[in-house]
Amino acid sequence: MKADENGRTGFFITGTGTGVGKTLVSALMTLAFDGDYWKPLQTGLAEDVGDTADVAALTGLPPERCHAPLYQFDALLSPWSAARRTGAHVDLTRISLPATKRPLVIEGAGGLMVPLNAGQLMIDLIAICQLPVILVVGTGLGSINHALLSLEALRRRKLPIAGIVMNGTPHADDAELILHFGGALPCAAIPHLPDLTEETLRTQAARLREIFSARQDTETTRP
Ligand SMILES: Nc1ncnc2c1ncn2[C@@H]1O[C@H](COP(=O)(O)OP(=O)(O)OP(=O)(O)O)[C@@H](O)[C@H]1O
Ligand SMILES: C[C@H](N)[C@H](N)CCCCCC(=O)O
Ligand SMILES: [Mg+2]
Repeated sequence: MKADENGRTGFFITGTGTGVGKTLVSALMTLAFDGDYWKPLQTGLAEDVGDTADVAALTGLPPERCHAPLYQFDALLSPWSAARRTGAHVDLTRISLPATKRPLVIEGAGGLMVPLNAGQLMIDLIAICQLPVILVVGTGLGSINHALLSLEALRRRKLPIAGIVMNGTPHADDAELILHFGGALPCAAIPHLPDLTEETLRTQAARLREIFSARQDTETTRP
């Protein structure tokens, strides 16, 4: 895996929206690359234990490898909406990636254009983190448009794209069409997994490792 100038490796897991499987894919990528996990911004804790606890449960990793969020909010809303209800401000100058020698798998919240404060979006956090991006595409009618818009936004900012994960029951020839217009990126498909057993997770993690370690250098521009 290619390291940045600080020797850091890993991935930023984003998606075509909320609920598309970023947490599942993050858990699989953490297992695949024997990494650490970090969700810097967590909202919705009034309704749910949060993604860090979910990843810890899915991977069986100890708490020191599932780093605590920098900001956590109860409201099931975008970080900006949730923060301002409590009088808090998400300050991206405070972002410093957890220290680890392992690959770091960072999970966003929602999709790329989710507001974090009055002037910044999730994609600005991705630019700060400087890790290659995996776009999780929730399968189903409508996903082509969301995927292509997301890839265009990443490329416009010259952010490195490691590839795509089509997550869920395949829908028509969507993956082919996304790669046709979105560029020849590494692409994995995770089927709907009715039982998230350890064996199933290990099998899927091994497939992701194969696909996303194949190409070390990621692309930054539209083909
Ligand atoms: N391939 C799959 N097979 C079975 N269940 C899945 C699959 N992918 C996701 N799920 C389930 O769908 C739900 C939403 O997925 P997940 O929490 O990973 O989405 P997310 O993109 O991380 O959402 P958020 O924006 O809240 O972080 C979870 O209950 C998860 O276990
Ligand atoms: C809490 C929730 N599960 C997500 N992490 C936050 C999703 C914010 C989405 C905002 C939007 O795009 O409308
Ligand atoms: Mg999640």
